[in-house]
Amino acid sequence: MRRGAVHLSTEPAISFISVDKRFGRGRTSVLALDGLSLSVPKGSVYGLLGPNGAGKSTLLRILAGLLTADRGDVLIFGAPAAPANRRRLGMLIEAPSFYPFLTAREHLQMLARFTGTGALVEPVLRRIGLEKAADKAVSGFSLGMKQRLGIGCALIGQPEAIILDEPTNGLDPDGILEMRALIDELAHRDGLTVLLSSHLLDEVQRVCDRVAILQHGRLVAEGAVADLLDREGRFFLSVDTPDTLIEEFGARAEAGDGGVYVKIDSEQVPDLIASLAGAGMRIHEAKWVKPDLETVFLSQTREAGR
Ligand SMILES: Nc1ncnc2c1ncn2[C@@H]1O[C@H](COP(=O)(O)OP(=O)(O)OP(=O)(O)O)[C@@H](O)[C@H]1O
Repeated sequence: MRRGAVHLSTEPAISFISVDKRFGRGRTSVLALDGLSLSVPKGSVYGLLGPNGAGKSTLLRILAGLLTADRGDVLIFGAPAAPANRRRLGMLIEAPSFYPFLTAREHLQMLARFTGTGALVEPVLRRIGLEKAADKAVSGFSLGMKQRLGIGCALIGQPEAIILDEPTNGLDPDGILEMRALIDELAHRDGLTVLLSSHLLDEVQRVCDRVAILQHGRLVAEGAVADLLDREGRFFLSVDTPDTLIEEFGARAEAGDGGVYVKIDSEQVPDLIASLAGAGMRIHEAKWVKPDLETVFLSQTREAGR
């Protein structure tokens, strides 16, 4: 999966505009969302990140119509969120509950009767990788299989976007891999928009095209995963005289791994190399080092918390 290769639409599938949500009243009340605005581009896999209590579930529950915002707007494919256009969304917001003695196929057939989409049962079983287990009772399913069946139930309604709250929570490594592949295919092969929340930063880095980092109900960082990583990137130099670099860059330089890490914009790299070489500095190694999403997350949430 090459995240950078994905071409994203700039048209939003889902937009939140200045959304506020407070729980309770008076001094003990909690402002769960504080003027939150963000847009999820069509066809993207968009990740909501944030520490516990940041407001991720509240945002998804408002989108699903399970909670009402105090203020602000939620748009679904450009129209105000309402039952009619919420049907364009498939949701897996709380752990799905199934009838233990019914099979995967029977669950999908039951839902297809309501939505008039019986022809979709077999393709959906294939899409979620449950065709072989289709006639087994759900009581014998692993958590990963149940999660995939939950997504299958959402797909039976032919949604254009899928909303997933912590889709890999509690899954074993195989289950995580399967879920990652399914999410990637839904977005990048079938053209659905996927909005998900997760605690697993490594997972989000692998599966999402864009992310929003929330803290205390506010947006602290947002952007394409590749851009966010680039913004926090550092330039590593191994030179004969590291002290000269540390002196020149002060707080922006840090010794480590037998060289010096310098915090500069990636566009400044060619000029820096030219000026160091021009000053006669002997450079043994020079490379742009991207952080992982966890480093970006910690630096952004710490900065916002100050
Ligand atoms: N029904 C509720 N009643 C009162 N407070 C609530 C309710 N739901 C959420 N909150 C509070 O709102 C804030 C945001 O909670 P929310 O569940 O949206 O965060 P989250 O980012 O999803 O966290 P987590 O990752 O722990 O699920 C928290 O302080 C939480 O305690």
